[in-house]
Amino acid sequence: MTAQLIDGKVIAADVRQKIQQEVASRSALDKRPPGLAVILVGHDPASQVYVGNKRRACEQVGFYSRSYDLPDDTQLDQLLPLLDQLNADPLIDGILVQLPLPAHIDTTQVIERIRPDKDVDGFHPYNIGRLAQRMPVLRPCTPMGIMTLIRSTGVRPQGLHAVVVGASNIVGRPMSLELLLRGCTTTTCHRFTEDLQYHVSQADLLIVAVGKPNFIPGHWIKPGAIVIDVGINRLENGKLTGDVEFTTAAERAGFITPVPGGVGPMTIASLLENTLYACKRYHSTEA
Ligand SMILES: Nc1nc(=O)c2c([nH]1)NC[C@@H]1CN(c3ccc(C(=O)N[C@@H](CCC(=O)O)C(=O)O)cc3)C=[N+]21
Ligand SMILES: [Mg+2]
Repeated sequence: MTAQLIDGKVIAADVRQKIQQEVASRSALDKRPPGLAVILVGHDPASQVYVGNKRRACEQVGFYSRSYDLPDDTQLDQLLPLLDQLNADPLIDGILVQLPLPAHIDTTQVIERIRPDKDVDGFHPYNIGRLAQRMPVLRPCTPMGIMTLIRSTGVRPQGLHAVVVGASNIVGRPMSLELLLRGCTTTTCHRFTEDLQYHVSQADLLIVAVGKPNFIPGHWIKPGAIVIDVGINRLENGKLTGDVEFTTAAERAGFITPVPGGVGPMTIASLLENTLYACKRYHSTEA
């Protein structure tokens, strides 16, 4: 392996420690802790793991957190009043509804019911629009965490050719907007892209968020590239693997993120950053 490993666990722990200190300083001034409400509908095992990690991270930094575990058959007309109640709750700065929701619930209506200033996932059209217009407020956590990982390499993104594989609302699209904001020449690839190998081989900075194990062969990587693997795929043997063929990619890349221990922990650290930010920005006048 010639690539330098980007250690998301270490960088995320560093972010969490700074947040923990800030919460403690606030507490010394009698300011209440940032508050996060986490809503999980149904019992998808992966979602349960992620939500558990988020709740634990909140506890560790001293946030106030409230958990709602709702049954699979929860209806939209039960979810919306809960959101209204949390929107109005002065102890709650951030509201997170874990995705994906069960198919019978209209995700758009749920996301758009959350007050934009409590939308710590950054999924509300207001927050996406602000990012698209170069005035970010609350930013989607996975792309935001990835920008922190890129900064940790010391490589300046300005002018780099960034290639994002995947165009989802949660990762690919906001990722491309973040990179554009930092001055990358940005290419977004998706299921209709022709000659994916050509585009990938042009990337100084490659972000892959597809959700297919070993989707990108290592020999496609441009020598020296920064490779960010967003995929978290559970194999039959129970192990986790990314979307990039790690061993061969690491022989060519300059920097690469592992799975697990790369983007995942940073996503959670960014959620905490957003919650603290929402607390300071919108609720700074109250005790
Ligand atoms: N409203 C919403 N907001 C999200 O931010 C959101 C979501 N829905 N739905 C699903 C994705 C995925 N996501 C992850 C969070 C933590 C890890 C994480 O902790 N990963 C560990 C391993 C976890 C494991 O063992 O499975 C790691 O990569 O090292 C991964 C993925 C947040 N998401
Ligand atoms: Mg994510």
